Amino acid sequence: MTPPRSPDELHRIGYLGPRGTFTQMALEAWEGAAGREHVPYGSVDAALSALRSGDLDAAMVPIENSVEGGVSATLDALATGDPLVVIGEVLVPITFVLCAREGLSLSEIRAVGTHSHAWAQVRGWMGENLPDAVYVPTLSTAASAVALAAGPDTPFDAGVCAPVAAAQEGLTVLAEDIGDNHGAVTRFVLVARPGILPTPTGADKTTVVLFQRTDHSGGLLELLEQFAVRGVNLTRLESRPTGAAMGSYCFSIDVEGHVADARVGESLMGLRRVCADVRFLGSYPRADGIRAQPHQGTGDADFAAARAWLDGLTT
Ligand SMILES: O=C(O)C(=O)C[C@]1(C(=O)O)C=C[C@@H](O)C=C1
Repeated sequence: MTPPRSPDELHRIGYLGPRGTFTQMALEAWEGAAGREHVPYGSVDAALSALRSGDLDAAMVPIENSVEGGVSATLDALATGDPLVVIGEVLVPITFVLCAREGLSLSEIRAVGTHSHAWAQVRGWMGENLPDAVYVPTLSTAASAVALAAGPDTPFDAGVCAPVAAAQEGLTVLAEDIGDNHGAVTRFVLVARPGILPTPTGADKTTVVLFQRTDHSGGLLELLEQFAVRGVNLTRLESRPTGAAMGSYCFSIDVEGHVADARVGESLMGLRRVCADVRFLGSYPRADGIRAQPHQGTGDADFAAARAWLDGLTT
């Protein structure tokens, strides 16, 4: 199976569905969304498995929320299994409503269904307004709205979802804008099989997962200094259990810059020498368009000049 070599060849794109999820909004907001087939999947794992098996050309999945942090299902699925790469990112502002079938009032709500990341973002509101409500996890926010609309046999009588999901399912909105943090944003990534490397724009990010050789004092510092000495700024760092044994962790990291930028490429070479494994998860344009500001001595020209100087010493 030949993987697509350019974004133009991405025909079938999966997303965490059903329709009305924030992930669907992210896919629709992606600049290349038009004219392609958008296919909903019930979970992040299902979408990424379909991508790995060749049923999809790409998948949009959530990776990080400004309130609740990393989306473990995505981080773990990208850190293991057949390699995948991020080829784009999208930021979506998050606004939640509480919705229910017609005829129910707020005081009658006993159980609330939603995605775990959404629950974490409305916990304060729930504590104040529905302190006795039981939380029931669903695979996405929109899944709670779809279930409520499908009939009365749901283990919850209200859902937390995007306003558009409540409207699409014809549900009554009991409360609007219930997020505890009104500036909440979720970051989504468009993932593909290796073969596509977006061209550097000057405002890029690179994602890697680092696996240490041994657990020892200063181990994380050794990894981070590969970036630090070359002037590469980190934008996200998370440790995730590898699952191999208690206390065995890998590090999921985003940095500013593109693998084609000398300071980033040389950092990855340094890490390749000192790590047991470096999983490259792609270089891609950043959604906020913020350009990297390499400080003195860390631009491409500085690395090229240093290389030429070294070559001159040995010829
Ligand atoms: O359930 C959805 O609507 C999703 O797109 C998933 C998700 C997430 O994983 O964080 C996305 C945005 C919100 O922060 C809550 C849930």
